[in-house]
Amino acid sequence: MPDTKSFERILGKVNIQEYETSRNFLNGAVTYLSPYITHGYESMPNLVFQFKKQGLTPQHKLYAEFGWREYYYHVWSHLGNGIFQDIRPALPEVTYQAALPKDILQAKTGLAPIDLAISTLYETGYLHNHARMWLASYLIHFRKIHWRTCADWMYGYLLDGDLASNHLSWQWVGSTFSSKPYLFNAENITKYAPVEWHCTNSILDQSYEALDAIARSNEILDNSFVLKQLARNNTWNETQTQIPPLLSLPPEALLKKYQVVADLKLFDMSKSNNFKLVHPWNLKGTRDQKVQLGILHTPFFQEFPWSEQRWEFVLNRLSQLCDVIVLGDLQKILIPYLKAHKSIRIDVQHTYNPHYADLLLEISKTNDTLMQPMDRFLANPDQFCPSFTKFWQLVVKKEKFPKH
Ligand SMILES: Cc1cc2nc3c(=O)[nH]c(=O)nc-3n(C[C@H](O)[C@H](O)[C@H](O)COP(=O)(O)OP(=O)(O)OC[C@H]3O[C@@H](n4cnc5c(N)ncnc54)[C@H](O)[C@@H]3O)c2cc1C
Repeated sequence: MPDTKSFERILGKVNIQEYETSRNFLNGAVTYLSPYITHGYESMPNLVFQFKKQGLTPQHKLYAEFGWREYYYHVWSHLGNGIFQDIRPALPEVTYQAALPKDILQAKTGLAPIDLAISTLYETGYLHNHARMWLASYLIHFRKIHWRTCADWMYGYLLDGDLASNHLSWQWVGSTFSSKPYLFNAENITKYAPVEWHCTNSILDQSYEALDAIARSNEILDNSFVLKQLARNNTWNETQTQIPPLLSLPPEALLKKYQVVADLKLFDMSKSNNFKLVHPWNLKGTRDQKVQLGILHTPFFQEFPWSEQRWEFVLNRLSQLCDVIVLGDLQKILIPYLKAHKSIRIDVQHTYNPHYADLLLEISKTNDTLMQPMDRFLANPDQFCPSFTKFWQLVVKKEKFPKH
């Protein structure tokens, strides 16, 4: 389970030069920083500043990948909840399903790269970028499942689940946020993945031209024929995979372990007039003079539930930072309290996450609020950039670094 110590260990292991040459390989030197970046263990300007001291320049791949993350935030800042709908028209005449079939949920498609990607996601809450792209491409283009269904599902299991990077990447693969569908084939997997992922001679062993035609039609690359044959030959393991549930509330055991409260009366709020609100995307720093209140706003989790692993990861860190963690519909629990105690000053970092954004707006109307901007290392252009290239041209020379 990731924690502060593992963050420091992982940070110390980043090798910018090796990243450059190996990042596309499943066993390449990627950073594994994403869960910590998503949850704000460290600010992006600080991270980039640290890596610059080790030689990172705007020409490095890692710099550009950090840039993609900033780009997706730029898009989120302009489109808001519009990122949850098609940004460009979907491929014409293709019908996408709204539900994920059982063989996918159970990681039992019979296609090694797909089943391994799904079981790795369930077990670890992490997937290499290439595996995410293969899985996304397979589900959208070869199984014709709507990108939004898939994005919501994957988001809940990823420890780094970030609505901008996740939903916009799914749209990029699907072609509703790019100029063409992203496709892969068996040869591509042989090149970048270890042997147990290979799928030569499977339905994925086709030319890009053939796969492109499939993506643009209603044809489904279903492996059920092969599965039936394997079952007949007794070479198919029929055991059911346990599908980890996605939970809109943390499990009871975690609520107890981290002493989460659902009622402000259970905590002495009169201790101070200075409150820092800590949401799940700003888990940096230490306890300071202010009373630190961890805020888990249930309307968000009803729409975007999390796996138990993700709840544990976030609650563990919140409990280190906060005097108390409050869970509930905070429009009903917290806002009336703040309205009745207008002298309370609030310090909180802004977020675009749905429901939280509305909550923070309401708080800022009610109380004296220091709304900290989100941590970016690049400028956020006023003009909407419909492509990463356009964004990059405008921002690459406009870094924002801490003044050390
Ligand atoms: C379908 C799909 C879903 C994705 N969902 C998420 C998500 O929910 N959260 C998330 O943080 N990333 C997401 N990504 C982007 C990328 O896969 C992950 O950021 C990366 O794999 C995380 O592992 P890492 O930290 O080892 O990455 P590294 O390769 O070491 O990259 C370092 C950091 O750069 C950023 N980064 C790298 N690649 C990308 C990228 N393509 N887009 C945006 N930022 C990037 C991340 O912050 C990452 O931690 C998704 C990509 C795809 C194709």
